[in-house]
Amino acid sequence: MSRIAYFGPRGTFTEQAARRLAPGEELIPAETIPAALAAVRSGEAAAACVPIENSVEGAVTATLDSLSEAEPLVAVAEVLLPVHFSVLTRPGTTEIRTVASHPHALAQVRHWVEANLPGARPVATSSTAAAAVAVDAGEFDAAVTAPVAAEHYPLDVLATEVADVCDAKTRFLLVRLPGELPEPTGADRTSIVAAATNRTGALAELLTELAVRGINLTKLDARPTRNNFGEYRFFIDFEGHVAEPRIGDVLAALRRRCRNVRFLGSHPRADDGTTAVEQGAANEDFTEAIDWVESVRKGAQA
Ligand SMILES: O=C(O)C(=O)C[C@]1(C(=O)O)C=C[C@@H](O)C=C1
Repeated sequence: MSRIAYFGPRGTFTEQAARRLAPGEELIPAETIPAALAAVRSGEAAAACVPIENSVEGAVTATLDSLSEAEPLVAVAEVLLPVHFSVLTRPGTTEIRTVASHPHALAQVRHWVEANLPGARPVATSSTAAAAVAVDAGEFDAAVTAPVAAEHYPLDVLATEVADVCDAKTRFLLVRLPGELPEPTGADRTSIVAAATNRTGALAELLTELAVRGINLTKLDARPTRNNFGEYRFFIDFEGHVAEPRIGDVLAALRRRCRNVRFLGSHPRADDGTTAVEQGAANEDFTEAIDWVESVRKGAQA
C-alpha cells in the first residue's frame, strides 16, 4: 500500500478526490497544499492529491506556486468533483456571527450567506474541514464544508446543497516525482509552466507555437515570479500527451523560445472531452512530414 498525502484535514473535498484517484491506498492528511507536495518531495509520500482549478473561483494559486518551485513534480491523473457545500454549527448554536471556510468555498457561497445568514462575518481558514475543526473548538459559529465533513466532526447540519452556482466543479491532481508517465489515451492533458521574459510579444510567441500546430489550450494562468515586479510565470494546459509527435514538437518549440520551462505532466483528462485536431495537425501529419524531410536529406524526392 502506498502513502498518499492530501490537502486535509479529514473531510475536505481533496480527501474525496484522493479516494477516487488512489483507491485503497493509505491517505495522510497535510495541513496545507505546499505541505502535501513537500511530503512527496521528501519521499514521505508516494504521491499527493491537491486541488488545481475551480469552475467558479478559478486557479488554486497555492498549488500553482508550489508546483513551480522546489523539486519538479508531475501530475499523473486528475478527477473532477461536483462542489456543493453543507453548513455546520456546534449543537445548541442560536446566533451565527462568523462563517468560516477556505476562501474558494466562501467565494462560492457568498450570495447564500448574504441571504440566509445576514450580518455573519466570513472568516478564511486553511481548508473547509479546518473550518469544521475551528467551529468544534468554539472559534467560529458556522463552517462551510464538504458534505462528508458532517461524518467526521460532532457538528449539526444547518443546511445542505449550498452553492451560488449549482453545477460548480473542482479539478484535483495526483502528483508524483518525475518517473514513468501514464500511457496516452487520445484524450489527455499536458501542463507546463514557463517564465517568459518581460518583453513585447513574449506570451503571444508561446501561445502561437500551440496555435500554429492546431493544439487546443485548456487553461492559462499567470502568477508573479516574486522576483521583479511585472514578471510572470505562465501556467499553460493544452490537449494532448507528450508521447504524441505534435505535442513533442510544440514542447521542443516552447523550450527553444523559453529556457525556463517546466513540464508538469501529461495524463488522461477527466472531462471526457475529445481532442480537437485541425487539418494538417494530426500526429500522422507530423510523422509524415518528418519522414519526408528525412527522405529529402537522403537525396530522395518523395
Ligand atoms: O478545503 C477543501 O475542502 C478543499 O479541498 C479545497 C477546495 C479548493 O481549494 O478549491 C476544494 C474544493 C472547493 O472548491 C473548496 C475548497
